[in-house]
Amino acid sequence: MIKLNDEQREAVNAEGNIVVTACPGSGKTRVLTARVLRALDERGTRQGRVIALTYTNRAADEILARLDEQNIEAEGLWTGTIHSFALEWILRPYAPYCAELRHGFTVVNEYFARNLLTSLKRSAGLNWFDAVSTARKRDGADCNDTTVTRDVYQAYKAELRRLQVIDFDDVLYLAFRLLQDRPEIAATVGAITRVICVDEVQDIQDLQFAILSSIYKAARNKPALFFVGDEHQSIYESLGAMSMSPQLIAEEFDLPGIRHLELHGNYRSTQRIIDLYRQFRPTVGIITGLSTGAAELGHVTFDNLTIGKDRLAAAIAERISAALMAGVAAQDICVIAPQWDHIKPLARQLVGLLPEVDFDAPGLSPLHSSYENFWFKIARLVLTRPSPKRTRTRTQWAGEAITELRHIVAFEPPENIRTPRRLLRLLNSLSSIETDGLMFLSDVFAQFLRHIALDVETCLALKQAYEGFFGKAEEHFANVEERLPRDIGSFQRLFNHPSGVVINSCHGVKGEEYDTVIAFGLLRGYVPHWNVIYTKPTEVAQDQESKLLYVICSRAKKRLHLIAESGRTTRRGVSLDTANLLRTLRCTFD
Ligand SMILES: Nc1ncnc2c1ncn2[C@@H]1O[C@H](COP(=O)(O)OP(=O)(O)OP(=O)(O)O)[C@@H](O)[C@H]1O
Repeated sequence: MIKLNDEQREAVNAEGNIVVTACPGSGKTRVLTARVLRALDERGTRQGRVIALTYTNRAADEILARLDEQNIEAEGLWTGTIHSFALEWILRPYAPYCAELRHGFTVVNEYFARNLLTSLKRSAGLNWFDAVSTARKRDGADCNDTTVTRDVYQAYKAELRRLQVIDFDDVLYLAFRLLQDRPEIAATVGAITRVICVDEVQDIQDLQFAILSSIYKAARNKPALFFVGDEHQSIYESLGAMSMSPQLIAEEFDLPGIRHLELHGNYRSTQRIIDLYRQFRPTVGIITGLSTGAAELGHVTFDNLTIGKDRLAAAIAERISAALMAGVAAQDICVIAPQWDHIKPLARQLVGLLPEVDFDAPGLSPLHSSYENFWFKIARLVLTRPSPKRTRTRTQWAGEAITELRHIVAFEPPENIRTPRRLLRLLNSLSSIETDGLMFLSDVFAQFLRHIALDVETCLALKQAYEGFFGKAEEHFANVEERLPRDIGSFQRLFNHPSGVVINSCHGVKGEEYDTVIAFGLLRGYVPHWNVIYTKPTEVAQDQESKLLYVICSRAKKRLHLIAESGRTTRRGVSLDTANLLRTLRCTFD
């Protein structure tokens, strides 16, 4: 059983369509997980799947882990990001109805797409901070408002078409179009859906809402809607998120209204940290710390232009070491970068400075950039050991791999892997004496193919995925200046949840919590990004800044280290200054 307070219990037990809004750490994700459990408990009374949509794959894994902890059978639950949902429930099964997908398709990985866009921007004479949106509107039009950004967008899409790949924005648009063009698809998906839960609803983009509402409207037996979110944490607005009020959500789903409930208090942070971040969003009002450690002082520091950018990694390493010395577990420490581009360089430096510490950063894993690749799905099953705690997670992963085989590769799984349980049994039995991680995987994949009597040479989609998987991993090792371990033990650690000190962007750790948070790059131009400062009205830029700082600081339970390093400059050599709101922050720092 998940422990709930009265407000939380009311939200979980409420009937009908519900929107729950509340401040950080008030238990929104806990309530969503409990609502999923309730729906799974009620599965006898109504057929259909429970869908729990999260913003990141990490958050989806977290829900599965929480169910594993509770020893709850996740049969009947599907959880993942809305992109994975659109892929798995709409694009893969119904690709033959879509001209762009009919002949097979591959989803491009995020790194490749970002790099491609950056190089096209450069060729068009744009700065790295100029925003080019790759998103599409409901009618298929792009979201750029100048000729030059639109040209870059078109060149980017043309290159994707040439490579016969689609990006995540195409995934949403094509899924939405399929639902529009073929209402029977929306009705079929709606008919097998019993409850739709959405975490972080404030960051849902317009097309994502459109997909969900199309399914809802087409369903004869309406699924129950359960949304949780916090408008003060809507940090994706500049990327197209809607931050919809309950009223607007009701309109989108054609409902006369939707019941709105609120939660109060914070179970995560010390009162000292809460009082610090509340200053960024004064309209939030008082937030009372409810955790047992709320009265502790913890540790709160702010290095305002006192650390030079060249000493930044060393200073962060010192703070990580201090937290580890104080007994904090590595996975309970998080370094937050202001933007995605800052993660990789810092992660590499930290790996060099603290060789005995494990790190968990997007750019560090040689495998994670292939998240949607079939072989990634097999690799994570091979690299995680069967244990009762992970059964549900691994069963869902196995199900995804089978779906992928069936729909993308158009290969009907043979008897020995027809169900997730059988696939797991087969993969659990495979091993290799290879000690190099990639050689190990290649050996195990070969055994797997033999067991299912499939020749990869005869199946183009599978072959491309295979080459992409190993090609990207090798490329990753070749690009990294510091030597990253490639032994099989290090590969296995990548999938052991939780593993090491997390390094990610503010967007990547949304919804998460850590004992210790070390946030750097808190400078005007990074928080918010230059493109917001230059292209949006001042009040919008200020609002973005306050939300980013609010989200960053509210991840911390006890220790919060804020760093505005000196020595960062614009391309023209102008020094970056501390983010505006940090300059007026009232707090006694250690
Ligand atoms: N009733 C409760 N009793 C004890 N702990 C709780 C309770 N409710 C929530 N918590 C704990 O408080 C922490 C924050 O909860 P949760 O992550 O669900 O908050 P949230 O509202 O989703 O936060 P955010 O908006 O930052 O994503 C978690 O560690 C959770 O387990």
